[in-house]
Amino acid sequence: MTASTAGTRLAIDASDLVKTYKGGVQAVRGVNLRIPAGTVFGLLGPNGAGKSTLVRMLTTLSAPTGGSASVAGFDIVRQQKQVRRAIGCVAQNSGVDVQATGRENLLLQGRVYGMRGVELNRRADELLLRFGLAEVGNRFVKTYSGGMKRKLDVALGLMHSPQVLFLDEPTTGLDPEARSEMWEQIRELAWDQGLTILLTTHYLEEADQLARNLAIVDQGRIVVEGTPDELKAQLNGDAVSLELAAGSDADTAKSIALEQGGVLSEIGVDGLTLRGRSADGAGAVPALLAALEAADIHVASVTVARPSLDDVYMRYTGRSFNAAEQAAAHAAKEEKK
Ligand SMILES: Nc1ncnc2c1ncn2[C@@H]1O[C@H](COP(=O)(O)OP(=O)(O)OP(=O)(O)O)[C@@H](O)[C@H]1O
Repeated sequence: MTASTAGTRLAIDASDLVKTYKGGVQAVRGVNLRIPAGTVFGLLGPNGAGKSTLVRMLTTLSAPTGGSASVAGFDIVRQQKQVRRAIGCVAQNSGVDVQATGRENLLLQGRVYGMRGVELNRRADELLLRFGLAEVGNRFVKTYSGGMKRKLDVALGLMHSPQVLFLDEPTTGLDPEARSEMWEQIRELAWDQGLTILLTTHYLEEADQLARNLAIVDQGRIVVEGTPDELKAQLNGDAVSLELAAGSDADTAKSIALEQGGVLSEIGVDGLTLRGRSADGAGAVPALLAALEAADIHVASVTVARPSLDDVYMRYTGRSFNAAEQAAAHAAKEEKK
């Protein structure tokens, strides 16, 4: 049984989780997480933010120094065995044996979890098929492409049919095609199979594409949590930009935009460009275009840019994601000196 709050089954339920390492590093400083079963949850943060430490606690590899959590309804301290049975973990560093075939890797993994006979073979075949590896299942893994190896990694994590899958940076190092294939697989696992996935990533786009909910972690704390759209909507909306046809009167265009009654906010003119923000840029444009056309003002081109998760990150942490990554890389270098 998984825990439940107000009718929602929670696959992960953490309260005030803390980890202070010996030597005093406060890697996780009071994290609360409520992750409904059957959803993909993205944990997003630069290197050193505390994501791995949080995941290590939830997967029973590291004991919390404060707070409590349950995974699939089991307490991560008192019921470690049950938690381990209920979860699958796909680490960044592949655990596959490249000198064995894909199928052999899966069979070995299944045996570790006590699977045998028909059930074991059926599950291995099912996963090879699901991940498009059926044809290469009997080939040595050393002949696989990066994308194929990564799929096998995920299949290994799923062999014993866990309820919750921890996926660490699933597409690092993959080319764009392999990355989008992997995204498709992850979506299907949650939607068709009801699997709960905790995805750790420092790719903003990955979290945006896959996660129903995501939390931005910075310096051991969750600084904001919500759906990607909610988080982006908290900014001032889409950026709308209209390039007026040569000879147009941009100031008149601005007055017309203002008369539209709040469809656009923060309206400004720069040469022949009329700019503004809108909660629903794509919805705002047609009415605005019609009003401009009616006043004989023609528009050469329109762009609507959605706020990105990078904008969200910036708002909540005061620095861009890239700047945070660079700062973390610098700090790690200094530590090594
Ligand atoms: N075993 C340890 N002992 C002491 N400090 C540690 C240990 N493991 C991690 N830390 C520190 O805890 C902080 C959080 O590290 P953590 O690995 O959890 O971050 P992260 O967000 O997962 O980063 P990455 O993406 O690089 O894994 C960092 O300052 C790190 O140096």
